[in-house]
Amino acid sequence: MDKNTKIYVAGHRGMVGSAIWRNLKAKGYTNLIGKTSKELDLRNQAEVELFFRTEKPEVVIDAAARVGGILANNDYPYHFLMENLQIQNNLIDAAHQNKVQKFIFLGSSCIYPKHAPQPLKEEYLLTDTLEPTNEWYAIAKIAGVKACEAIRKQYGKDFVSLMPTNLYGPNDNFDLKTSHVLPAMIRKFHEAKENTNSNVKLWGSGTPMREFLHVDDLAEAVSFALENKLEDHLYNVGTGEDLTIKKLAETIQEIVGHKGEIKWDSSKPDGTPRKLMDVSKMNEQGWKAKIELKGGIEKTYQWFLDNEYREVIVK
Ligand SMILES: NC(=O)c1ccc[n+]([C@@H]2O[C@H](COP(=O)([O-])OP(=O)(O)OC[C@H]3O[C@@H](n4cnc5c(N)ncnc54)[C@H](OP(=O)(O)O)[C@@H]3O)[C@@H](O)[C@H]2O)c1
Ligand SMILES: C[C@@H]1O[C@H](OP(=O)(O)OP(=O)(O)OC[C@H]2O[C@@H](n3cnc4c(=O)[nH]c(N)nc43)[C@H](O)[C@@H]2O)[C@@H](O)[C@H](O)[C@@H]1O
Repeated sequence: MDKNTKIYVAGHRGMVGSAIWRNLKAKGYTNLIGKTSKELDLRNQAEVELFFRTEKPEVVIDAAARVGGILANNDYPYHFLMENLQIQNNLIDAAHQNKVQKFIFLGSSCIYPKHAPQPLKEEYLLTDTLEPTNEWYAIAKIAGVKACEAIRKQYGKDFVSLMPTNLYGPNDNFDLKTSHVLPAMIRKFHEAKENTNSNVKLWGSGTPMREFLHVDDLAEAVSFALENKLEDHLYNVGTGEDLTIKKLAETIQEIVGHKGEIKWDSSKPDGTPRKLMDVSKMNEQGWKAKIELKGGIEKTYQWFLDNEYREVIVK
């Protein structure tokens, strides 16, 4: 792809968007555009349409969304359904109406049925019911996948959907109510260590299993999808390996150096028992995850120690 192609990275300040921005800059792309949510509220269709008519991006990478962990999804169903429908539909339709040549949509592994066979294949989409704690977000994301598939089918445009597994890395959301498990554990173990190794309270039973991909690996997958015409409309993006939440806790506790006890709060939901993705389709295309989990968590903890961390709240 020509390095001065005009690429709009929606959500360029988020954990994923900022990793994509860094990756594209490092690859020599010189014509990137990004807008904060204050500059351009993607829920506002008229504002989005004006932006596309004015800026005329040639490529759109959608890393903008209302995002959060299991509790935020469960507590704010309307925000997670409606805001994500508004954001993605405005972006996808404005891109289509303004002759954008390539659109990369980011969904999530939660679009697959709660009890689908593991590892999850792309073809399992819509074959059974969803996990109740995040079905709202999942339905929005499924609609985005189908919108891109419909544009491919009806107009032959290169609109493609990548389904990342649980992501982590620098610039994540570390708010303890709305964040995902990995950044929450980093902050909880760190603060407890600093507080004479007090006990750490974690959610659920610790028995669910999760797959974790470093956000720089995802950014590489997005660049790969940008520079290659993928033959299908939907690709899982993950490491193909998972671990129990309990094992994750023990790993992070050791990395942080916390010496206290872990208490499990069974009043909090476990969510999907497992959502390991089959990543063979994307691997066959030529992309593979490189960052192994322990090293990735160590780098993320160092980032947490060296930087002001973000807290995303639901307004
Ligand atoms: N984190 C994960 O584990 C994970 C896993 C799978 C898929 N994903 C997907 O990856 C994408 C990004 O996730 P993330 O973890 O990077 O989330 P994040 O850190 O919360 O970033 C979300 C971004 O979206 C922007 N945004 C939200 N609402 C907006 C609005 N109304 N108007 C304009 N911009 C808005 C925010 O902009 P401002 O900063 O300017 O407010 C922010 O930059 C999402 O599509 C998510 O579904 C994430
Ligand atoms: C990728 C994301 O996956 C999300 O599901 P999901 O992995 O369960 O989201 P997480 O919030 O990462 O939770 C993963 C598992 O970690 C447990 N957990 C233990 N302690 C904590 C804690 O302190 N904070 C958090 N957040 N979890 C914790 C949680 O109960 C759950 O079983 C979806 O809700 C999103 O929509 C998105 O798809």
